[in-house]
Amino acid sequence: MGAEGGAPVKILSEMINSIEIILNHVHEGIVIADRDGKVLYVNEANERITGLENSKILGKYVKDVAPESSIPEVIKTGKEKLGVKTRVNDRYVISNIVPIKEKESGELIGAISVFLDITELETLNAKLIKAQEKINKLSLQLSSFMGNEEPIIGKNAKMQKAFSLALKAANVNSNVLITGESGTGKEVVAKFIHEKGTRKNKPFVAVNCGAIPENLLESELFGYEAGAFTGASSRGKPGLFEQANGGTIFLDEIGDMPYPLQVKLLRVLQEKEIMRVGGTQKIKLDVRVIAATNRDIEAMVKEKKFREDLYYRLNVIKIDLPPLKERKEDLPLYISYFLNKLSSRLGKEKPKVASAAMKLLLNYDYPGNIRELENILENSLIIDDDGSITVEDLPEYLLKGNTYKYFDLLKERWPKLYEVEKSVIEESIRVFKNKTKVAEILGIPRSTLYRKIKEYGIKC
Ligand SMILES: Nc1ncnc2c1ncn2[C@@H]1O[C@H](COP(=O)(O)OP(=O)(O)OP(=O)(O)O)[C@@H](O)[C@H]1O
Repeated sequence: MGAEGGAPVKILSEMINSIEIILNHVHEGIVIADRDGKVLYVNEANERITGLENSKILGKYVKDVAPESSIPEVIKTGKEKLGVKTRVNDRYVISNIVPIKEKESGELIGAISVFLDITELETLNAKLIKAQEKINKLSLQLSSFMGNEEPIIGKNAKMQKAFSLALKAANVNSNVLITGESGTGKEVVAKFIHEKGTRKNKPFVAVNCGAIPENLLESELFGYEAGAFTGASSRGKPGLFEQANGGTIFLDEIGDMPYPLQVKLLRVLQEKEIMRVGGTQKIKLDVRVIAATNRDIEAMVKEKKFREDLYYRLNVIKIDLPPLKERKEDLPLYISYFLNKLSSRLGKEKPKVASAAMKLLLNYDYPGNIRELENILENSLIIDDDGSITVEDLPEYLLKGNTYKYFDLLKERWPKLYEVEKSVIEESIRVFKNKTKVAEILGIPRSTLYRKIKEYGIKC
């Protein structure tokens, strides 16, 4: 027979009475509600965990005192809910809520919730997540500092050809000569070849032949024996070739290598062994050579400034990198790539680029190539403080000589002459602020500028 009227509550109360002494001594919080969802019992741990006074809860509807509790749902569905995470006051608890049924009839007479305080655990977990996020960010910053991220190739056909040649070069040991203007990515390509080949776990040693004084270059490259020259270490020193053994040596600015040293380099390339300065023993080496230059090396050969035989030795695989102005279609890709890389390095959010600023960036010719683009973006990221790169965040020289193109692109229709003039003046005032400077930049006397400001009703 089923329980009727007040009977269910009575049965439930009797059940509770018989075990209350136990319930009050358990560490977990316990709440028992009748089938109407009214709190019939709460143990002492409940008060400690939730901070809610037991006397203020008893007899109240669960939905009123703990709106997030799942007790009403369990009473409604008759189905248990296990491992439910809820927030009560400022504490986090995890509860198991089970319907209570009358033994004989199986009729639902209430529900019991047993819960555990997991606030400390949650706090620790949140700290852990934050720490993990920080680690991820730092490791990203670190990897961009180490420069070991993949280079971008882009859609430009010449760049695609250069990288596919680099990939082929990675699988063989032939010498490589990379040509291209300064900042076009010659070292990036050299590293790419090294990283994609079997030598990737061995050293990659980069030498800027133009930056080392002529009299030191030989001993830097090939090392020296004890007492080889005044000032030499008494223990001798291995050179960069020896340091690169098993790996790759990148000889940047090879065009700057002094003519007499070119003969020695040629011998090293042919014989695959070096002799330290002041030494008598030959040292066998296994070094892959990649050379690069931003000079017209063929012209240098013709002018006898670079040895022809060395040129042919180095020029087994030739990779030519086009200047950035010849691959403008890839500029948006580069801009996005560097903003990503630089903002993570600087610990900032990746900014948006305002359309006027983007037009300026896309219109510029970048004589310093990718290095210059990277510098411009890094600079603008440092200046920017509102998450959006605007014309003001870009260097002034980008604006000079670019105004007409910029205006042209800005307008969808062909503008009237006075509109161009008005807009150029407005834009210049906005950017340079100072009228003397604006007059100077626009190449007009100050009096003319003032007259035009008045004529066009420009507010400044
Ligand atoms: N394809 C690319 N992907 C990503 N970054 C690039 C790429 N090309 C160039 N860069 C970046 O541009 C900058 C200049 O590149 P790199 O030093 O390789 O140029 P370079 O041609 O060797 O210059 P230099 O002749 O002055 O030595 C570097 O910061 C590099 O990370």
